[in-house]
Amino acid sequence: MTAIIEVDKLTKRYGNKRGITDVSFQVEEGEVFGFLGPNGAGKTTTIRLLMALLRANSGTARIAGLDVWQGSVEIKRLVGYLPGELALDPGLTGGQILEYFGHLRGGVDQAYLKQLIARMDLDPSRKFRQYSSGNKRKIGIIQAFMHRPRLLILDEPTSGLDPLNQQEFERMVREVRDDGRTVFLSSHILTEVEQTCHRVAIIRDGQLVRVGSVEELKDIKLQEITITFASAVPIEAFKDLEGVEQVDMLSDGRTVRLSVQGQADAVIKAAAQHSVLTLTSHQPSLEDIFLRYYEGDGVAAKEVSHVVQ
Ligand SMILES: Nc1ncnc2c1ncn2[C@@H]1O[C@H](COP(=O)(O)OP(=O)(O)OP(=O)(O)O)[C@@H](O)[C@H]1O
Repeated sequence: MTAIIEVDKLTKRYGNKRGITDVSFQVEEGEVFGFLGPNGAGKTTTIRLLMALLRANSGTARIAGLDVWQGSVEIKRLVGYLPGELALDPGLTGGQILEYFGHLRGGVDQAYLKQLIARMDLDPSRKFRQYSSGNKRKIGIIQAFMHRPRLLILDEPTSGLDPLNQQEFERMVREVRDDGRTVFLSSHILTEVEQTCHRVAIIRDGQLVRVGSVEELKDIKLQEITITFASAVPIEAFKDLEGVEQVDMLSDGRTVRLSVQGQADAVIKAAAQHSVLTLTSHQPSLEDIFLRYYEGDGVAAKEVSHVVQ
């Protein structure tokens, strides 16, 4: 395999504020690579450096063997880029904007463009200013995909999309992958990256904390399950179950809150021994996961230090 993106000790400071520090990773041609981190971690900064919209203070970044700064014109020909925020002429319709991008790329396959518009469920006759943020995102996604680029660089592509559009987007990413093309996408949502990516880099406070396969993420994945029973249940019934990290009994004496790593099977089976009124489950935000797993200075806590690469 050959690397299509090679980032080595890339550093960007904004005055004396940190942007990113010593970020290094490689993305192989043909993989879907996730760039995961909470708000303000440095995802957009890294992507803007790759797109030569910002200049690094030190370090290097190459795309398809070309230095991103010196080769930026050539690189733009092989990349489909979705910025974090799209500022486009508010008076143009979606269709006109896509036509404009098509011309910039020297013409695109109109049948494929129509198919993308239909799949994203976009009305191209509306003016950009009338679009909701989700529809603006769709325009951005379509323009990034429509010329079938060798590499897609997508900054939080699904933010603002409803679940149906998100699923369609995931299918589009899989098609790109099946074509042997490469996708680099940023996200702050663990499950989203899990759905689409082969490998993931996690960035926090401007520094990479780990790079690994999606399977390795399972040890930072937690779910919080809250179960309310019809009557009081002993907390001991849940303490030693497989996957249970923490159990708390709420003050009503019949609601149990559990942090569970991996499968919830043992918890569900234990709960089923009693009369259950309600059961809810949610995944904590990446910020919460990081608070739990990484100490304030960014040093990995011992639970995960063995897999930090
Ligand atoms: N133009 C700027 N001037 C000063 N500081 C900036 C600038 N742009 C970004 N930063 C700072 O750099 C850090 C990284 O920001 P960045 O936008 O890259 O993060 P992000 O991971 O993309 O976050 P988000 O998901 O919120 O977009 C933050 O601390 C941010 O405040």
